[in-house]
Amino acid sequence: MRIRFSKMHGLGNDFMVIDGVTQDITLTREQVRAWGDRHFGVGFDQLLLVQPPESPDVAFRYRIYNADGDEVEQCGNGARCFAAFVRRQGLTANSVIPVQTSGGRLELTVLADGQVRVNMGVPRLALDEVPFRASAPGQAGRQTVALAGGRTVTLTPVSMGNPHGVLLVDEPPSDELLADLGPQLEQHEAFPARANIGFLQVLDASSGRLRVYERGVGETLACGSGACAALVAARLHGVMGATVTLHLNGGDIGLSWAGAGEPVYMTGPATFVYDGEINQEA
Ligand SMILES: N[C@@H](CCC[C@H](N)C(=O)O)C(=O)O
Repeated sequence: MRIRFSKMHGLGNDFMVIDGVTQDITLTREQVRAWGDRHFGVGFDQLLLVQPPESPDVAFRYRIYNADGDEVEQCGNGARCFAAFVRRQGLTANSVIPVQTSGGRLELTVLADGQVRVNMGVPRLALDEVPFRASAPGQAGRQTVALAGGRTVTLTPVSMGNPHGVLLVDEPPSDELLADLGPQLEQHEAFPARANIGFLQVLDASSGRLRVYERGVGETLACGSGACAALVAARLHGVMGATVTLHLNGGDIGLSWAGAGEPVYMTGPATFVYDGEINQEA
């Protein structure tokens, strides 16, 4: 069987997007890994599978798979691409699209300029909701994690539906820093479900530079949920205002968060690259 898909990206975070509304799709972990391979497959950070809704309060369900084949709860850049995809496919003409992910319900608004604004939901900070296992009592938003060789780092655990650990750094996050701390923290026992690890340099109250080492992928050019988690962490530390622009290696993303109990809003582009077809067995 041939499967139709689109290749898309949100600020360089790239996706294989499959219409599972008009096609009958069953995916295996091996299938996702094979298609995700950048040499032998299509190559992507995440695969997005669009499905019919399971409840009447949403228009679609969309599932997210990391390149390592694991299904995950949330993907901010993917949410924007999902919205652009369902409109391009003619699956909806609406510009406000409620959708269910395993991380919760999202609401997406396609703006006049084609950018997509996403209500990413209310961040969860309770450690058991991230989930994060503290080895020592920490202050709100600041947890110490012990690394090999007796080193420690301080980070902020945040759930945006998926788990994040955010480190505030003084210098532009370097390749060496990402290579050293990214893999260690992504797999650290403090994060029993593993985590996406963000490195945020605050430039001023309304801007910062962010790099994210993603769970199940490695560093990506942009991470939407990671950008939301970074704003939440920065605000908990009192170093950023409510509305910010974060500079990612793939481009800039706009974010706002009014504070505890409020949802985070993210605005950015969704870019179509090409349509393709692939054998189910490939
Ligand atoms: N790139 C994404 C996040 C994708 C999922 C993440 N790697 C996880 O495992 O939680 C985004 O834009 O949010």
